[in-house]
Amino acid sequence: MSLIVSNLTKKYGSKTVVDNISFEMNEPGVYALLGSNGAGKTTSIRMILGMLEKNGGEVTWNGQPLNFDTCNIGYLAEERGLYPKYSLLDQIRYFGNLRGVTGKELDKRIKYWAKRLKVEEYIYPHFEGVESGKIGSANNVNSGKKSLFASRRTATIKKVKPKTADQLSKGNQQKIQFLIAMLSNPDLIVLDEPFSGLDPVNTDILKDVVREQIANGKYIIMSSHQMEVVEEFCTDITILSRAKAVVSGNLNEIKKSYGRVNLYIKTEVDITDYINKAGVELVNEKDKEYTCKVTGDEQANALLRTLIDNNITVIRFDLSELSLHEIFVKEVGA
Ligand SMILES: Nc1ncnc2c1ncn2[C@@H]1O[C@H](COP(=O)(O)OP(=O)(O)OP(=O)(O)O)[C@@H](O)[C@H]1O
Repeated sequence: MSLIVSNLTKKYGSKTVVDNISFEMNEPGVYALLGSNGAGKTTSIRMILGMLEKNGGEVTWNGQPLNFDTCNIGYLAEERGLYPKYSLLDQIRYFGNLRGVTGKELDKRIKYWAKRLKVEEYIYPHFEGVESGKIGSANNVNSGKKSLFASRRTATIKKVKPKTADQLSKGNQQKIQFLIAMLSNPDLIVLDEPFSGLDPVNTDILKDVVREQIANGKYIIMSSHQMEVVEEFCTDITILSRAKAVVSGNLNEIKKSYGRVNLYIKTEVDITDYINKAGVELVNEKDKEYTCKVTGDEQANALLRTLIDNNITVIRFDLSELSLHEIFVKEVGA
């Protein structure tokens, strides 16, 4: 399977909001669309899915124009799109039907995803134990003695109705919309800001699902502002800045192109003088933990050699590439 996006362009009046964006995916994985607010991510996604008219460019899936007929797509929109006052289960079923999943199979998939995403309690009626007050000094009717269990609390079982969308938090609405996106078992999963508004526990749940979908051979396009999260599983990226792609390609290759310039050193003695003499930029020092910027491998190796020659025990010496966050700030900030 392959997805090819070529020369995607969108204008509103005289303003170009997406300017000639191209990328392709030839194997399963995550393609990340990154960029500052208003850079053009959502507009690009909508054009890719054929939901918004383009001013130029084309998008193909296995050589065919990409749309909901030519590809089994799961789409999580950035904005909330549930009907606020309707039963969640009814609308989940409705959206499932629209994607061609019906009957028992649909109910089975809803159950599976509700459990996986931990949203069962909002979708299905269920029973909850409600603790009530003390039994107090109730007498044991048969013996006339006070109950041995007089100090125990009682639990009443209460039936809880499922929720409507407007009774859910933003994060839980997001999870319901994600559930809907997954009902058709899509080949191409498009997630616009999937992690925004999710707490760390739910972020981990979603991350697990994304990893599993990659392992299942799915193609995922994802926009996000959370660089650390995206970095964990994306293979390729495009960074948009003011409608244009400022960085595009394989993340590892991109990182390599910036060189290994982040150096972290941990020692037992003060090595500030050695760092300064080596011409290395000291960014931060805390309890003999040094965060530095080097020009590359050579400068880092020279510093390490000097430390060893001077019998300094180096507990940690970690030379690494720029993080995605740093690349983003460097390119978009500029
Ligand atoms: N219907 C519209 N009419 C005019 N301009 C629009 C319209 N929709 C979007 N834009 C403009 O297009 C640009 C790109 O918007 P878009 O929503 O794609 O950005 P984004 O990268 O997704 O931003 P964010 O990260 O804030 O969600 C913005 O300048 C926005 O104001």
